[in-house]
Amino acid sequence: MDTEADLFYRQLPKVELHAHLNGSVSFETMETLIKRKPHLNIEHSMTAIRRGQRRSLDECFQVFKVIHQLVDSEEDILMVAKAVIQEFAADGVKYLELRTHFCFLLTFIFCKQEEVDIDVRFLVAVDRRHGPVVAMETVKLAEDFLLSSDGVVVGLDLSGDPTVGHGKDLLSALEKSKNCGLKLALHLSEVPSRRDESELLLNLPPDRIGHGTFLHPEVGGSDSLVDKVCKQNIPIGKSFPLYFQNYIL
Ligand SMILES: CC(C)=CCNc1ncnc2c1ncn2[C@@H]1O[C@H](COP(=O)(O)O)[C@@H](O)[C@H]1O
Repeated sequence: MDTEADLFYRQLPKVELHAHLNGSVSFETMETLIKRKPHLNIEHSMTAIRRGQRRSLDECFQVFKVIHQLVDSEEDILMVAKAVIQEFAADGVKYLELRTHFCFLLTFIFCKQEEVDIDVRFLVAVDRRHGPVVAMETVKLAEDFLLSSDGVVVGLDLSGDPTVGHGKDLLSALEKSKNCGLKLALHLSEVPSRRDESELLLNLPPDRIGHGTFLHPEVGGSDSLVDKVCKQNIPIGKSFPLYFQNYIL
C-alpha cells in the first residue's frame, strides 16, 4: 500500500538524467519478455538486483547480458521503450534522458509518446567493450541524429564494463563527438584502478560524469581528479554523496 509520502513523491515533478534503457526495465515488462522467450530458460532472479542485494560489478554486467538476450528484436525494443517511458511518466518524471546503445535507438526516435506527459531525449551510448572503430562509427551516427532528430538526440554516453579497454583509445571519437555539439556524459572512475584514464577523460572535459565513485583520494583517486571536477563544475550522476555534495545531479 502506498503511504502519503509515496504519493507525494510520485506527484512531485522530476527530471531523470541518468537512465539506461535496458537498466530501467520493470518487473512487469521483464515478465512479458521472459514469457515471450521460454526457450531461453531465463528466470526473474537472473534479470534484476533486488533492493539490499549485493552483487559484484561483474555480476551486474552479467545481468545486462541476460537482458540483452531478452531484448533483441525491434518488437521487444519498442515494447520496452514504450513501457519504460510510460513508467517514468507515471512516476512523475517530466523530463527524461534515456541512454542506450545505438542499435536500439533508431526505432525510438519514431516512437513519440504523444499520450504521456513527458519530454524524452536520447543519448547514444558507446559501449567501451566494442573498441575505437565502433565508437567512431557510433559518433558519426549520433552526429547525424543530432542534426536530423529535431533535438531528440542530445548527446553521447560512454558506458559499459569499466574494467574493459582504455579510454585513451576512445579519445578521438569522444573529441569528435564534443566538436560536433553532442553533450558528453562519461562513466568514469567506476573502479579504483582507472586514475590515468579519468585524468584523460576529465581533460575533454565531459558535460556530466556517471558515478565517479573512485575520484576522491580517500578511495583511490587523487586531489588532481577532484580539482578537475570542481574547477570545471562538472555535475556527477549517482556518485559518492560525501565528497561531491554540490555536484550531484
Ligand atoms: C549496476 C551497475 C554496475 C551500474 C552502473 N554503472 C554502469 N556503468 C557502466 N555502464 C553501465 C552502467 N549501468 C548500465 N550501463 C550500460 O548500459 C547498458 C544497458 O543499457 P542499453 O542496453 O544500452 O539500453 C549496459 O549493457 C551497460 O553497458
